[in-house]
Amino acid sequence: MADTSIVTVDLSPFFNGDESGMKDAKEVITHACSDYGFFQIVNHGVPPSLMAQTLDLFKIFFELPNEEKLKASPGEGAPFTPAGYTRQPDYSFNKNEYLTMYPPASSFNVYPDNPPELKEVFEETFPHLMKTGLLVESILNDCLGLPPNFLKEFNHDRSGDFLVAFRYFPTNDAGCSGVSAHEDGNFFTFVFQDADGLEVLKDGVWIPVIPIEGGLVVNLGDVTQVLSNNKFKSSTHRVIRQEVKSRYSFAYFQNLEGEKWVEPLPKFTEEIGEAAKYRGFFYKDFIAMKKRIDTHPPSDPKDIFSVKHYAIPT
Ligand SMILES: O=C(O)CCC(=O)C(=O)O
Ligand SMILES: [Fe+2]
Repeated sequence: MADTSIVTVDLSPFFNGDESGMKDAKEVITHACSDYGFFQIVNHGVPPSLMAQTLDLFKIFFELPNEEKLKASPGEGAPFTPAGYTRQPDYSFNKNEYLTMYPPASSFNVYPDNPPELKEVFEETFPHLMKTGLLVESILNDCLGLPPNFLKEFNHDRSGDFLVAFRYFPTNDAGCSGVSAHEDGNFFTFVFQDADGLEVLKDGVWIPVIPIEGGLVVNLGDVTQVLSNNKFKSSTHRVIRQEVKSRYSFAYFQNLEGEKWVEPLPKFTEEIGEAAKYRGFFYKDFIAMKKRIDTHPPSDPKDIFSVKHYAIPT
């Protein structure tokens, strides 16, 4: 049987200037992005001990009594998604709670008072994730054959990036959803996980994304898929809850500025004689539709808003 597991790529060549190592890594990443839209990275620049410490502090926070967690309820003013602590409403099919934090300087961040080290450790971790995000962005830029720094210039505003810490509640029904099948709407996402549960859909089969020591999962979002006119995939994925114990993870979302217009780039359409597979849209409008799930959850996961809304039938 073909090996369908998600590949792991060592990014150390990008730190030590090993040209042939960089070339090999880009080749593997190009295949992973075309086939799965998912890969894992190690030696990526974010210290593994810091990631583990950050996750441990989120665990401590989520285990606090509800009234304590609710003190970090969202305030006003954040773009895309409110900053602070939110628990999914009981009627949601997604059984999780989460804490959202924008870059450390953001005025609308709402930090829990407990555990007291959480803010400081988050402030140390976030810039590492952002830096590795810029590295992955530049690698994707090269893998797509775009002019140097194209994505960096296109997506120059880092103020809307955020980190979300998740707790998925335990279940006795192994099939129960933590996050139902969805695609991420952003540029790309890093996930730090220390337990099974994340799965990616490939040719109708759910493939587990197994946690690896010190690794980060990279999954491409809809913006990358649309810009590349489907050359790179934004794969459907989900989180299955664990029996008996909670699952914890955190994810860094590299987003796009809301006013940006997103449409397939000429390099993947007119320049190669291919029709655009999507109509263009403003990023903020797309995200607003996707976020309606939080305030107006559809009764059936099949009704979740997706980028297919903008697809041009062939
Ligand atoms: O928690 C995870 O492992 C993934 C979460 C996820 O897919 C998301 O928030 O978009
Ligand atoms: Fe996701």
